[in-house]
Amino acid sequence: MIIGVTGGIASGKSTVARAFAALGAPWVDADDVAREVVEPGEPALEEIAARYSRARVLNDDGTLNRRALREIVFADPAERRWLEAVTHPRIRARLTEHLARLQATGAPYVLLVSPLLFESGQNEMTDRTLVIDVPEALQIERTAARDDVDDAQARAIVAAQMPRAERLARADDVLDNGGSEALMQRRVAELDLHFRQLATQPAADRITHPRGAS
Ligand SMILES: CC(C)(COP(=O)(O)OP(=O)(O)OC[C@H]1O[C@@H](n2cnc3c(N)ncnc32)[C@H](O)[C@@H]1O)[C@@H](O)C(=O)NCCC(=O)NCCS
Ligand SMILES: Nc1ncnc2c1ncn2[C@@H]1O[C@H](COP(=O)(O)OP(=O)(O)OP(=O)(O)O)[C@@H](O)[C@H]1O
Repeated sequence: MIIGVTGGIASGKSTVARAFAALGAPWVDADDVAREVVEPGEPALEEIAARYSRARVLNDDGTLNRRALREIVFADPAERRWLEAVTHPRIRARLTEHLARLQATGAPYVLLVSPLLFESGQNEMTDRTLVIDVPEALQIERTAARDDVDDAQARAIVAAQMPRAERLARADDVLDNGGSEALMQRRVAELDLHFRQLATQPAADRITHPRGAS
């Protein structure tokens, strides 16, 4: 059983995934895979360098200047869509490979953690979805505290993602991460039992949103 875990920037997906991993659930993070597809030598990096010029978006050692590209794509939705068209098909193909490897471990369920699970259609690869929910103000506060981004850029990133209400409407399960980490861990333990129980049932009974449905 594949559980898609999503939520906006700094909602706590990685923190929640680590809590599931401590209980035995393996996971793959789409943000990590997004980094793999733009490593030096990858065709996506060549396409990015050709569009914006090497001097503008590559570091001296040939790696992607992530900050420069972030500033370009969150200032202009057309550029963001271009970058997504270049990267998302490649991210998806690699996620499929990673998930197959995780499932081969025999774990009762595995996690696909992705900020753009619904936006990019990656939910089609999952059996159920879990949304990590926090108020927008807290997302912006946690983004600014963690990353080297200012308040305006944090807001631009939130605006480029699915609105909170829409994401919640599409969730099979929700984890409210507006409280302490201890509360989050308690909720993860409950969900772990729920997923383990669902994994013992016939596939048709445990899938709320069948693969392929939007
Ligand atoms: C623009 C890039 C270079 C910025 O890199 P940076 O190191 O600053 O951020 P990082 O990759 O760690 O992403 C941080 C967060 O930004 C948000 N984010 C990233 N890409 C997008 C996007 N296309 N749309 C909306 N939000 C996004 C996510 O919440 C993500 O967790 C990078 O995010 C990127 O290559 N994005 C395109 C690929 C993509 O869509 N990745 C998301 C996972 S599928
Ligand atoms: N319940 C919580 N209480 C306090 N801080 C938290 C809680 N959950 C997460 N955080 C903190 O919020 C920040 C964002 O969490 P995390 O990195 O897990 O989010 P994310 O959704 O994976 O982010 P992104 O997708 O943007 O990389 C981190 O600094 C983390 O330590």
